[in-house]
Amino acid sequence: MSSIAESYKAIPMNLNHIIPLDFNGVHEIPESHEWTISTEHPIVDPVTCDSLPLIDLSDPNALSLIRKACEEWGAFQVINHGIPLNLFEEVELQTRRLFSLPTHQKLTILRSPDSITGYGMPHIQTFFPKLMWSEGFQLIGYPMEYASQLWPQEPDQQTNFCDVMEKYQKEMKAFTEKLFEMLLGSLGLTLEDIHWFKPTTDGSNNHQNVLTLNSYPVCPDPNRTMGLAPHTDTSLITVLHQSGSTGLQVLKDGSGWVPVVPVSGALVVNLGDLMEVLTNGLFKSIMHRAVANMTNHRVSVAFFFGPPRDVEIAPLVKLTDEDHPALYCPLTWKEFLQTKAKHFDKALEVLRNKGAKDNLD
Ligand SMILES: O=C(O)CCC(=O)C(=O)O
Ligand SMILES: [Fe+2]
Repeated sequence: MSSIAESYKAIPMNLNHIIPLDFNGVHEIPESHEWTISTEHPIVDPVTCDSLPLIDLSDPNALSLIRKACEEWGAFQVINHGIPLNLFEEVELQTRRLFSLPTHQKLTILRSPDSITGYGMPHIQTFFPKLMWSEGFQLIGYPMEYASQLWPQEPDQQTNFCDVMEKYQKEMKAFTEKLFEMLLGSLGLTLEDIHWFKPTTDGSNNHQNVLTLNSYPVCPDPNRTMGLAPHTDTSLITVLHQSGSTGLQVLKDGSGWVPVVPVSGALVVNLGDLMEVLTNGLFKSIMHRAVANMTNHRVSVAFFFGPPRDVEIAPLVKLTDEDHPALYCPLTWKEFLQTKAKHFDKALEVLRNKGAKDNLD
């Protein structure tokens, strides 16, 4: 078992926070799913106000555009990423196939309370009193154990599902490695500065990845529900394919929630907490959320790229000096998940204030 999967053993969830609502034929919002949405930050119009930067990776200025986006937003969209567009169609089709199965079928692959993979509500549900208007499926590697439960009578569908998910993870792995190199390059660094990084040309799996398929069923009143509550990702980098419907919103300092308007074929890149640690706070991990809508069943596919097991992430030496001391103590992804389980959105703050990892409690 990979260490990222093991981490969840230490943080078991309550079943009430795992089993999603049977959304079929729900015409009224149940009280359990009725949110009072905070008005602390307004939703801004991405046409007239700020919109998330869209970066063409073939642009000669790509590196400086990336640096600016990472410092100012902690996220951006990319085009010309080199991933065949038909793969997005395939992964979306397979995602919709999974979520359109009858509820009792999906429940056969329900995530167990101490597991990271399987079907259920988002892991962050445990931090919120009201339930979210979404369901998800997380996987690592070739998901045959799940596919054979979902489509017991359809061996071809089992293989199609697994092959597409495997191919997608492979493409994403190569892409996130390239992106990671570009993010470092934008700071004048190279992969040589990352002692743990080994490219996966030999097929070895030295860094850890998780794939999440998200589903936001059509909602009778999206203004009173929350698809995926505000959070930052714990990863180094998250790459998101969102289907044609809007729903993702990112929080921009001083502005508010900025809807990320889908651009056909573009991928959304958002930086996670460990990237903020690695860059000693130069790059921000971005707060984001997702909302459902009244007409379309929205799906999204998120690939989380993180460090290898047992590797401690610490601010890069070349980014620290007397005037810029290391702000965070070194810790592994697994240790960070435990801190996040205790402190959720204050986890980075706790890391900044404590100095040494022995003091994380
Ligand atoms: O569905 C989306 O747009 C966001 C998904 C997300 O933030 C996540 O899976 O962590
Ligand atoms: Fe996220």
